[in-house]
Formats: sequence, C-alpha cells, structure tokens
Amino acid sequence: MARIPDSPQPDTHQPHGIVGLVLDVQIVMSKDHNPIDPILFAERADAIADAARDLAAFGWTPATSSNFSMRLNDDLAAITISGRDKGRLGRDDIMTVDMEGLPVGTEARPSAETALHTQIYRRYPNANAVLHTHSRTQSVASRLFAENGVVRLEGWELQKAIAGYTTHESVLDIPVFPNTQHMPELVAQVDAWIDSGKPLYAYLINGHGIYTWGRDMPETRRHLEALEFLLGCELDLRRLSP
Ligand SMILES: CSCCC(=O)C(=O)COP(=O)(O)O
Ligand SMILES: [Zn+2]
Repeated sequence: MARIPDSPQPDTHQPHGIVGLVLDVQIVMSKDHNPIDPILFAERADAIADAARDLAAFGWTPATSSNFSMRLNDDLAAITISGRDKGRLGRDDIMTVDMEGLPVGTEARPSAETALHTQIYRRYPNANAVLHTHSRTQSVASRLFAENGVVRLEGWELQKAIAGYTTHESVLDIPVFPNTQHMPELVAQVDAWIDSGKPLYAYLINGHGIYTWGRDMPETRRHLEALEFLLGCELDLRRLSP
C-alpha cells in the first residue's frame, strides 16, 4: 500500500539555518483516504514524461495523440491527462487513476483511453508500464493487416526483444482490433483475446495505433521500438515482394 515518506524534522541545532524543505510534489489521497506516496508518483511521472519526450521526437505522437501510464501499486496508476502535448509533458500533465480508470485526488480528465491501460494492469499483474503511440508505420500496418485480424511476425531476429522470446523461429501474433469510440467495446475485444488463452504482448487498433506493455518502462520501450521496427519490415516486405 501507499507509504508516507518520513516527515522532515526541524533541525533544533540550527536555529538560523534551513528549517525545512519544500518538495515540488502533491499529496494525493486514494479513495480509502490513504495518501499516495508523492515520491513514487513523481518518479513514475518523470519516467512517463521522459519516455514520451523520446517517442514524440521519433514522430510517434502526432497532434497530442498517444497516452502513457505506469502502475503505482495494486490499486492505482499514474496516467497522462487527456489532450496534452505528449512531447512536452511535466509532472502536472500526469494524474492518478484507480484500476477502474476513475480519477483519484484530482478533477483532471484522464486519457480518453484509460480503460485500456487499467485493463492491462488488472489482467497482467507483472505489467507496470503501458505505452500507446500513433506512428505512421503502426497506423498503416493496422489498416493493411486489419482484414487478417492479426500481424504474424516470424523469422525476424528482433522478435527476441519481446520478453520471453528466445529465437527468430518463434511466432509472434499481434492482433488488430477494429477501432471504436466506445471504450467498453475495445476492452471486450482485448478481454476476449486474453480469455482465449492466446499470448498477448501488444495489439494494434485499426487506423489508430499500437498498445504494448512490460514489467518496467525500459522493457516497455524496448517492446515498442522492436514492434515499430518489425511492423516497418512487414510493410517493406509487402511493398517489395508482391
Ligand atoms: C488527437 S488523438 C485522438 C485520441 C487518441 O487516440 C489518443 O491517443 C490521445 O487521447 P488522450 O485522451 O489520451 O489525449
Ligand atoms: Zn490513441
């Protein structure tokens, strides 16, 4: 559960010196009125902002698109506020939600796609970060492979960048779900795939973008970068070998 950092104590031996420190963090209360660890929130928010800055620099978050989150604990996640420029995020652009996607301790509006993030944290207890981007490659691949409902990746050495994959001889299926503005429908499609027992490391949404996750932010970034590369390779193959 959330932990309160030790309160700074006044230094009684330094009556004219520094008697306290002001931290640039908010103390947020969860629904059961436990304070959320502000240090943990700040650390996660910084990790999200750093990743987002890099992904925006790659051109994968055009026009305020994309959203990012990290788990805070079993009940809460830090997620980007809806509509923000993802290349210029600061701590104030990130908020806390519970695992039903409801805001905690703020009036801010979480990402329109929050339900897809909290679903991953509920279904995969080892997932601690979720990244969703809208690169050109992801968007085109999602349209091209929508008819099959899946992008089958096999024979690529870079499949080994996905946690648990140890050989290019493996098969990595990335489903493509139909897009909808009705989040519960998307959540139901993802649930149905997971409930079928098929492995899921990432998915595309038709004409929209990609979702992937991992046990921490570096692993999740590795997944996203590998998938971007692999989808680009599949597009090139389609173009070059009719
Ligand atoms: C302008 S992009 C359309 C919404 C979207 O797909 C997205 O990823 C960003 O939505 P958010 O509410 O998270 O800013
Ligand atoms: Zn999106």
